[in-house]
Amino acid sequence: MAPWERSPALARVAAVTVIQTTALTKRYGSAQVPALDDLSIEVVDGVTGLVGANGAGKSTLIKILLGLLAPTSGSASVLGHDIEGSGEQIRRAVGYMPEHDCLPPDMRCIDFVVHMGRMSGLPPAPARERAADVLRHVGLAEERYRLMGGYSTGMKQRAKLAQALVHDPELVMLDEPTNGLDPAARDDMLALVHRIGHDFGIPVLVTSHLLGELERISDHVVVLDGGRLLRSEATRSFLADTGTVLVEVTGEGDAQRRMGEALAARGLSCRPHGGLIEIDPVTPDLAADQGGTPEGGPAPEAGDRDGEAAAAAHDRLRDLVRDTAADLDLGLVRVQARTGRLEDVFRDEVPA
Ligand SMILES: Nc1ncnc2c1ncn2[C@@H]1O[C@H](COP(=O)(O)OP(=O)(O)OP(=O)(O)O)[C@@H](O)[C@H]1O
Repeated sequence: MAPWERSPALARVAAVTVIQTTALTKRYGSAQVPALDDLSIEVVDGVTGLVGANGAGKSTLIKILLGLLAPTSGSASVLGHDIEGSGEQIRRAVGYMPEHDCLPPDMRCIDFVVHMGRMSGLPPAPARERAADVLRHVGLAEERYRLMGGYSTGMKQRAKLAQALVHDPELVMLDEPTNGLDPAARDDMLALVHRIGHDFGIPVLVTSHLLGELERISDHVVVLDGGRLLRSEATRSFLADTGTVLVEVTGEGDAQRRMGEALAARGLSCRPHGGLIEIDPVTPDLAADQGGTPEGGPAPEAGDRDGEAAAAAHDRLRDLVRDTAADLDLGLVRVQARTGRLEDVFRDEVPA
């Protein structure tokens, strides 16, 4: 059984459900490999990152959810509406930012956003008011009267975001909003997405093939691989402290290998991790060598004992690392706790 097949078929979080899919499958034409394969997910309010490599099925999922594409099998609902037969209702309630450039180059941005507001059912005056508001929110107030053909990629992405927000949607779906942006513009866009989900309180489904950027702004993450669900859970559980420690040393010869061998000889379990050494938490035997309650101190409460034991084990590990480096005459560049990252999901779970 492939590792991802052990993942729960349906991830559940106690919150307001905005999207639900059950065994959703999409085959384009007579393709043998489905673009979406038996996908069952639940998306709740807040910011949800939909991540996966190019071709993982992210855009296909969004188009099916918007009723723009029919699934081969399975079902889904968006804001309580079944995708079958409710496409129009869904599109009216959802703001959609497509991945590709869809902006008419010879149109002024303000006119385009007003037009999109009108298309979503807003009367003329409220459409103009809302367009001015959202363009200010996305940082295009100054440039709103310019033709979009002359816009930079960052400005085009903002204009696409503005048209997704103009009709005050109940949910927004943003397909690769950071595509083509330089690091500064990418940070600005991510901050905007975070604001939409948290300050404006609009649930967001945002896709990216860059795993690292979504861990900064998402409350939940759904990871797709080849159209299948790899993981679906709260972002903080991806980022939890792994309990392991990363160490970097410097010195003569093959410093990393010598350090690793010496740590292993002291009973520690460790392995190379890039240019660093990853060390597992110390065993209870090694930690106990450190000693018990400080003299004269009060006996700890039962609840505190676990925390104290963990702190003592951590201190013991750091002491062992420091002593080992000193014995080998190596410089200790860093000793740091290692936290899990979204990248590890792929490294650990997708077979090579
Ligand atoms: N119209 C189509 N006809 C045939 N195959 C398609 C079509 N659209 C997408 N596919 C295929 O379906 C799979 C999923 O594509 P999809 O665009 O949904 O992935 P994605 O995760 O959004 O990737 P990207 O970020 O590159 O757009 C890919 O193998 C793609 O080649």
